[in-house]
Order: sequence, then C-alpha cells, then structure tokens
Amino acid sequence: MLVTGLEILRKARAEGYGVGAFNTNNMEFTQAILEAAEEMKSPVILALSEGAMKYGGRALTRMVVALAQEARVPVAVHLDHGSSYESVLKALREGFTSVMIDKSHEDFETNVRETKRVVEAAHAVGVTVEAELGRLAGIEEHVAVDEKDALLTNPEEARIFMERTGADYLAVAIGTSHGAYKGKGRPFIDHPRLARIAKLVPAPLVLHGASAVPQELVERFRAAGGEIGEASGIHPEDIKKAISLGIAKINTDTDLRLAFTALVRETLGKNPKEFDPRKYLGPAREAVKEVVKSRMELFGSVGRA
Ligand SMILES: O=C(COP(=O)(O)O)N(O)CCCOP(=O)(O)O
Ligand SMILES: [Zn+2]
Repeated sequence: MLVTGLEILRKARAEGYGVGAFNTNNMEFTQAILEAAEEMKSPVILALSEGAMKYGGRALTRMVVALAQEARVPVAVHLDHGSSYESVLKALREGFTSVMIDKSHEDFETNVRETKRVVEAAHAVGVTVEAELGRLAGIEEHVAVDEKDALLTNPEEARIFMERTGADYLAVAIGTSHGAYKGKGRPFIDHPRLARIAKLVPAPLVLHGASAVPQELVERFRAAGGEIGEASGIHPEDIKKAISLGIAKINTDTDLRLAFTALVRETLGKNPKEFDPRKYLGPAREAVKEVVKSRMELFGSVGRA
C-alpha cells in the first residue's frame, strides 16, 4: 500500500531498524524491489532520482505509483535528490509520497529557506520531506579536522536546521559517498558524530551512499567483462552500527546496478546468439531482487510490514 516516507521511517527509528530506499529506473528494478519487499514482508522506499524521471518519464512514474498502491507491504515513492522547488512540484503532481530537496551544496540560510518552502508545499498535500545538511564525500581518516568539519554534518546546526525547516527526515554526511569508490579499503564512518546528531535530532536520519559494493559482486562484474577499478563500499557492520545510532533510511543504488549489469553481461556472454531481451533482463532482475533481500536482512526490516 502507498504510504508516506514518514509513516515508514518514524516506526523504523523508534524501533531501531533501517528501511531500504532502493533506486529504480525501469520496470525490472521496480519489480525486483517490490517482489523482495513482499517476500520479506518488509516496508520499502522506491526512490527515483531526477535522472530516473528524465529517463523513464511518465511510463516510469505511473508504473511505480500504481504498483506501490497495489503492493501488499507499505511502500513510499520518493524523489531522490530533488534539486529545485519545481522538480519537487513535478514529483508531487505524479503522486509521490516522499520528496527530497537537496540544497546541501548551498549556504546554511539558503538551504533553510529553500527547504522550508518545499516543506510547506509538500505538507499541504500530505507528503513528507527529506532534507540534507553536510556534504556527502568520503573522508580518509587522516583528513584535517577542520576540513572534515566543513564537509560533515554539524550536530548543533542539524538541530537548528530541522527546527527551522520542519523537514521530516534528515540526510546526514558522516563519511559515505555515492558510487563504487567510497574510499581506500574500509571507508571511515564518523559514528561518534552520528551519535551526537541523533541526540539532538529526534527525526529519522538518512544515509546516502550506503552501498556495500561487495567484492564478490565486483569480481562477478569483472569476470563478465565489466571494467571497474579498486571499488569499495560501506562495511555491513558500519551500517548496523549506524542504524543502532538513529539511521532509519538507507539508500542503495550502486549494488543494484552492479548486480543487474553483471548478469546482463554474463547472460549475453554465455549466449552470443541471444537477442530476446527477456532472456537477459529476466536473470538480471532476479539478481537485483537477491541483493535487495540481503540488504533488508542487514537493515532489520524483514517482517516489519
Ligand atoms: O545515495 C544514493 C546511492 O548510494 P550508492 O551509490 O552507495 O548506492 N543515491 O541517492 C542514489 C543517487 C542516484 O542518482 P542518479 O540516478 O542521478 O545516478
Ligand atoms: Zn544520494
């Protein structure tokens, strides 16, 4: 059933588990994520970035909202990294139940003003809002303290920001970054900083750039002909610790992309004569579903629907 992001995340933060926000750009990813959620009896957030909206258009948004309405578990349809008020309005018009306005690259006052404007519009139509404070960027442990501070979320600023904007959940910067290269080896995650933020911000907290980039998946992608450098992601134990400290929404996109693409390459490589898309998109869909199920187990959202 289609619910707001806050309906899912408020319970998750209160009960100490995480809920996956999985990005989708097409039918196969959408089916894989929803089938996994129903099989695991887990709430789930279907996330569409502006790039996904551009790529899939109404064919994607209408399908996602309709399937979310019919789902047997709570599903929120979420705009990921909305860059403007207009972009948020577009998602609201499409029936999204959660929107992110990402003005984390602006100065504090601009971020407050723009976020507040979006909160007013979204709340007026019963939709909940994710905001972001702090810059998502992997940090090496040796990074100078003041430079780290400039990048990562400041706990006291976060408290003031949430009070002034009325946003419903907050994306924090504690050392993760988007994509497959999150830092050399095991990326440094600033859990003490997260604990300080969580003490001052009772709202659900969001972790972007949370993919694990598991080595077995990287190897499978390479073995199927994919080219990828020294990729690394967020260690499962660091995710579990972040959830215990207040993270309720965990964004995963890269792991799904790697799984899907590895299987497409693998299937086509094994069957050079194949040109029926169902024959290589089908196995790729199954691979995405397995990744989503394993992420739900890690987050603790299984059986919480
Ligand atoms: O936090 C994440 C994903 O993190 P991950 O890379 O660790 O999976 N996201 O918000 C996904 C961002 C996807 O944007 P686009 O469609 O423009 O490429
Ligand atoms: Zn993100």
